[in-house]
Amino acid sequence: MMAGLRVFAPAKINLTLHVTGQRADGYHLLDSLVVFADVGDVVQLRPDTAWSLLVDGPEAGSVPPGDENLALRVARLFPRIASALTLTKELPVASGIGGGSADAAAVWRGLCQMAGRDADANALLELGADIPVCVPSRSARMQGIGEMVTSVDGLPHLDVVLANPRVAVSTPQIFKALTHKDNAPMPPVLPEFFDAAALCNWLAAQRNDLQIPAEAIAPQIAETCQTLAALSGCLLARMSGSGATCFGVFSTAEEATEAADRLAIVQPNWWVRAGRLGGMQRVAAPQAL
Ligand SMILES: C[C@@](CO)(OP(=O)(O)O)[C@H](O)COP(=O)(O)OP(=O)(O)OC[C@H]1O[C@@H](n2ccc(N)nc2=O)[C@H](O)[C@@H]1O
Ligand SMILES: Nc1ncnc2c1ncn2[C@@H]1O[C@H](COP(=O)(O)OP(=O)(O)O)[C@@H](O)[C@H]1O
Repeated sequence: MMAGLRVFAPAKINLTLHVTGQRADGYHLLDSLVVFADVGDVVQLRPDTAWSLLVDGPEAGSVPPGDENLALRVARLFPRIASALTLTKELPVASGIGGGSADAAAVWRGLCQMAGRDADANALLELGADIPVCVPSRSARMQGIGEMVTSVDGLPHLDVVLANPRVAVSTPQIFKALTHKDNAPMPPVLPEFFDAAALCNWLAAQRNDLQIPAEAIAPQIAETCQTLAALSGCLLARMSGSGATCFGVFSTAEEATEAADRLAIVQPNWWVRAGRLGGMQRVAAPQAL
């Protein structure tokens, strides 16, 4: 019998998040350039006679431990493969970087591998609009309410600092606070980018439409972005998803690491990580335990 699988659940970062409309059911139409980080949670699945979930790691305290946990909800879609799940939580909860969706997608990748089937994400949209893009965990353009996922190849990787001022933000509350729902999408065809600086130049003319409403509800977000932008070498700072996590892009991994170290000293209560966005395809694949 196999010992089980270890699956990395990378943080999801919305480099752009254009809200282009609203459906009759209230869900918003999005046009978002999404990338994945080498920072994330880890899920371990071990075959067992019944489903169970143990949560550990530095961010375990705020994670729902029972059936409302997205990892367990996805696991229950496979009634014939019971597993003991261990979720090592590194990502702050309710922070705009898809923690719950990333965990759910990681469990799905693992169980699909155990069952010998393709990790097709269509069944998961109703559990979370962000889950389909997290299943492949590859750079993608996400449209519709999250169900249209188109791979984006050839993006330069980005060395970043991720910073969360430790304010949990409610996604529905931020969408509700957005006053203009019909904002412009990204261009139909995305340009090609020679390097990180070229990508940042282009990103600077794009938007996260949820950032202004999120900053009105949680002013710490504006402070976080301003603090990142003021760090030496920062090319661009923006909020991810519905917040409150923000990312700052740097030219090199060394600059990002130095900036993260400086930020962690001046803001010891913030969650701060240096990392790399893009190029996560192999890391997100399940590994045998
Ligand atoms: C905003 C985004 C951008 O990637 O990221 P996060 O901030 O959650 O990381 C996502 O669209 C969030 O996806 P997810 O967190 O899975 O959302 P869901 O659980 O499906 O929906 C939570 C609530 O958000 C609102 N919602 C979500 C997605 C969407 N396209 N339109 C919406 O209006 C709805 O009010 C919904 O009831
Ligand atoms: N595995 C999980 N990890 C984190 N949050 C989860 C998980 N499962 C369910 N949740 C719930 O999902 C909500 C949104 O959390 P999360 O997915 O981290 O944020 P976001 O949607 O902002 O990226 C939380 O308030 C939490 O109650």
